[in-house]
Amino acid sequence: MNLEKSSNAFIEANKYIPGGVNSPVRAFKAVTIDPLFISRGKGSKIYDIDGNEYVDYVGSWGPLILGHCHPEVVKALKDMAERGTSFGAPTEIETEMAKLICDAVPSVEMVRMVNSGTEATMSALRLARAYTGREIIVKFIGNYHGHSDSLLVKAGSGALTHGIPDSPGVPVDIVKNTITARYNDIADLKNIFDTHGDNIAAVIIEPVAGNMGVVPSSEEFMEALRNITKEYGSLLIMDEVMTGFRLSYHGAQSLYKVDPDITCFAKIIGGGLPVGAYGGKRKIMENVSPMGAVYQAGTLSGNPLAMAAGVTTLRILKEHPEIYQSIEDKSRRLEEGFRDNASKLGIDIQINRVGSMLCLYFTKDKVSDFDSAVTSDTVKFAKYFEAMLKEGIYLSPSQFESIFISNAHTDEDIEKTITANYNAMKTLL
Ligand SMILES: Cc1ncc(COP(=O)(O)O)c(C=O)c1O
Ligand SMILES: NCC(=O)CCC(=O)O
Repeated sequence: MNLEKSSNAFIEANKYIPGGVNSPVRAFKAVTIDPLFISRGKGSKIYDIDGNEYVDYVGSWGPLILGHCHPEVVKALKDMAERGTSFGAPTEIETEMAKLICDAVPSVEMVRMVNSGTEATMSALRLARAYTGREIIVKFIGNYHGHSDSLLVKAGSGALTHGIPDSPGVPVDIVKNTITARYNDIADLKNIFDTHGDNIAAVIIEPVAGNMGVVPSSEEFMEALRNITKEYGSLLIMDEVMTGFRLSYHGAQSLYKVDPDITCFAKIIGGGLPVGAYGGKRKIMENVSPMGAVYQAGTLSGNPLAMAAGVTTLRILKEHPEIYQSIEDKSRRLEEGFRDNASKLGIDIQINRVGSMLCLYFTKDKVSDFDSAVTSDTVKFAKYFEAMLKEGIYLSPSQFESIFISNAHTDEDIEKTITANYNAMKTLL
């Protein structure tokens, strides 16, 4: 595999961009090779600037549930670009987007568009604090909600991969109001509420955590969380940035049958363009400016291009509910194939999978929280990642990320991936 052009491009990028990338996880720091520079994508495939083809399981870290360059998404973007790219004034397509989200997710009665998942969760916290008149936020260890100050505490994703759980530059005065709790641990949650309950504005959770690999919350845990937040008058913020419109058209909250106060979205609702959103109960959302006093704004929020890609993606998902069964089937086939391979080769692995989110850990321990996730052998993962790449399979370049199956993955891609997985795991023996 020739990666010369990518390596040179990385050297050049490093001269002008910190670490050569515009988001740390792209730098491949947890694996042994330089990042690939991508020139284009189509369907389930991406192509690097050296001309190599890969089956892509990153999908831009989740948004591309329909694959790269879906013809209807591309057409919607072209049509909108002809009319203008940004007005800083209301457009009808923003209402269409808001209606699609509110119709799909019953707990969301009003929604505000922003530009990223980070903005969505950051704004949701401000709203929760204003609404309750309280300051403390509870987050779970290993959950990642973007890089805002209050939430960059014991976070997953790149913050975990790069070994920087708490970033310098985050004021102590701000994070003193963030309490971290153990995921899937009801007793820990109860203890925290016993001590701080009356001052807790909100608990924020990834219902299926996708930033320490893939770790679903248990149904009992989710139920306990909803009950205790209600009991103490704290809000429940569901971070569905990754799970929203992926695990179901109605969100992970529909699978858990839980009714959160605020939900955060991003990724899929932007169809591959920069978007985020936060929404929830009308009585809460009415506090957002200019209706209420909680200030939050954005020059490019509700951007027409982003709305065009997002609305088209959501419409396709709504009109074709069979997509969810199809990605579930492909994902299950991958899981079964990987398990068969590991047992044939006698390698200890754990696979956590919910719908089209999947993670293979190199550990014999069941993975149900942060502590068990980090038992995985990351040196093995790095070797596995490189071997898969040589087989033409592009995975998330870290043990602590999900892979994403899209509707563009073909049966042939899945079979190729299972064979590649066998060959790659064999190199670990
Ligand atoms: C669950 C979750 N919340 C929030 C974010 C932050 O979103 P963004 O990267 O768009 O700021 C991410 C991913 O980045 C995420 O996976
Ligand atoms: N799980 C990680 C992400 O979803 C975010 C990607 C990024 O930070 O670039």
